[in-house]
Amino acid sequence: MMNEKKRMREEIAARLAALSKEARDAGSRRIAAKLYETEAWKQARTIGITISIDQEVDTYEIIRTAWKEGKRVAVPKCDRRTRTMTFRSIRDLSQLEIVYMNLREPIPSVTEAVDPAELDLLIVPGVAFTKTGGRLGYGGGYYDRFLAEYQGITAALAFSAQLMPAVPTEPHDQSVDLVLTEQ
Ligand SMILES: Nc1nc2c(c(=O)[nH]1)N(C=O)[C@@H](CNc1ccc(C(=O)N[C@@H](CCC(=O)O)C(=O)O)cc1)CN2
Ligand SMILES: Nc1ncnc2c1ncn2[C@@H]1O[C@H](COP(=O)(O)OP(=O)(O)OP(=O)(O)O)[C@@H](O)[C@H]1O
Repeated sequence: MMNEKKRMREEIAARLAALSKEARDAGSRRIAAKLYETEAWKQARTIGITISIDQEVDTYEIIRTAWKEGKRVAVPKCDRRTRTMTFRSIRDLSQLEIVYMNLREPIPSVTEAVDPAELDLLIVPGVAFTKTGGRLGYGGGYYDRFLAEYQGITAALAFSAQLMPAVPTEPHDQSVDLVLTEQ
């Protein structure tokens, strides 16, 4: 199972590496536009979202749009010891710091924790997805743990290159409600 997951992560990484910066930027814009049309986005007062890196769908523009629309934006802070996450609200990007692996996280001393129950919409990152919400993550288990308790709406933003007919799943794997792609 771990090898199956590893192989799929490598395959998707290669597919994403083959996309041009232009294709990624255009794809990200279309995905964001689709997100804004969802009822979940329109209704959400507080959203949980990651700070995108590398080959991920861009979330910076989505975060700026959320702020413009008066939404509260909460981003994850990981605890590597317990492999759990806490969401903390940010008002601007200066409240972020790079902690490890190029990942930006909220600076605890200048941000406040947000109760998971207050997240109306959670944007979930991942490597591969199925159209119906099956999800393969990066292997940290952070979102599988978080989603096991989380009750709100979840959506994933993915390039169509990240869609697979099926993803390897174990009992702890959590799916998402909605997968939005550029297509
Ligand atoms: N942009 C973005 N932010 C995100 C995520 C994401 O997928 N994308 N995450 C999605 O979950 C969380 C961070 N995920 C992480 C996953 C693994 C490790 C990690 O430390 N893994 C190994 C080393 C990695 C390796 O095997 O090479 C370790 O524990 O040392 C850390 C964070 C929260 N923030
Ligand atoms: N709810 C949970 N409770 C305890 N351990 C868990 C839970 N969810 C996942 N794990 C553990 O986390 C590790 C990573 O799981 P997996 O490879 O499925 O992560 P992933 O779905 O790729 O990661 P993520 O959810 O962070 O994106 C595994 O060792 C798994 O057993």
